Order: sequence, then C-alpha cells, then structure tokens
Amino acid sequence: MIEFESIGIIHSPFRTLTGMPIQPAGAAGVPGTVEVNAEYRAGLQDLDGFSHVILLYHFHGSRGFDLQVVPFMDTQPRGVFATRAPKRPNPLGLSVVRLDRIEDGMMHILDVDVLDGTPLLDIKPYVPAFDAQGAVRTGWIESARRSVAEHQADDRFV
Ligand SMILES: C[S@@+](CC[C@H](N)C(=O)[O-])C[C@H]1O[C@@H](n2cnc3c(N)ncnc32)[C@H](O)[C@@H]1O
Repeated sequence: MIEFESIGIIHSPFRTLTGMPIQPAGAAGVPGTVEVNAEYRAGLQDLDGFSHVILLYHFHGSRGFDLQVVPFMDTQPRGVFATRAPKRPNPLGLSVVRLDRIEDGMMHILDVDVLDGTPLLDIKPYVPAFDAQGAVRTGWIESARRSVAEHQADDRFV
C-alpha cells in the first residue's frame, strides 16, 4: 500500500467532466489556479523562473478502470496504458501547464485540462532538456483523424 496526501487543490472553470478539454493542447488560454497548502508553500521558491510546470494529480472523479478503453481521440479499443484515459488502475493525471505567476502561495496557470477541485499530488518544473524528446513515435494517435483541440470529453469515463 502506498499512500499520498494532497498538497493542494487545482481550481479550473470545469465543474463537470463532459465537454471539457482533453489535454492542455486543447485548452489554450484556459485559466486556473493551484492553491498550495500553507505548509508546502515554501517549496514554491524559485518556481517563478519557469514558464511551464508539470502538475501531477488524482483523478478524483474516476471510479474503477478498464484495461481496454476507447480513448476520446479514437473509435477502437486501446490498452489503457497506451492512452491518457482518466480511469486507470492508479488514477494519476499529468498536465504540463503554463505558469503565469505565483502570488501569496497561489499559482496562476493557463491551458488547464483538469476538473475543478482536483487534489494536487506534486509539482515539477517543465524542462525541455529533460522532458522534450526529439525523434518520437506516437502510436495510434498518429492516425487520429482530428487534432486534440477539436475533441472535448464526453461521458465515456464518467
Ligand atoms: C484525457 S485526461 C488527460 C489529463 C492529463 N493531461 C493526462 O494526460 O494525464 C483529461 C480528461 O480527464 C477528465 N478529468 C479531468 N480531471 C479529472 C478528475 N479530477 N477526475 C476525473 N476525471 C478528470 C476530463 O474528462 C478531461 O477531459
């Protein structure tokens, strides 16, 4: 058993799962805030030097999982670990968002694809030299007919 406690809460304009963006790339300019619990705020020192941050969070609105899912951007079943579906054995989400500013322990972010009230588990700076890869293959997503910005969430994972 591994236990985590949330270190804060992610706030966004999205109160229901359906109709939301499915990735930050489909949520350009959508504002949100990250309210870091008071006891962790000292850990935000120096983060304002980074334009983007990686948020790791609990898909708290997800119950259960399937090992094969039809992803939002596809019409046929895929292994859940080949997708970003929110219903997973360990319901962890990862979003790279833009960091606008930090004020009074509150991070103001943009490009948010997260449900309002989502429990935050960790924050890391996004560093292209660490995180961006050059020659990549993107599996079934290569053949997705429409771009991520043209898809919104529906009720398939509710
Ligand atoms: C496809 S997931 C991708 C999230 C993240 N960028 C990732 O790759 O892990 C995004 C969808 O998850 C759902 N979602 C977002 N926040 C959630 C939460 N707290 N609990 C359950 N589902 C959530 C919404 O339907 C949203 O459109």
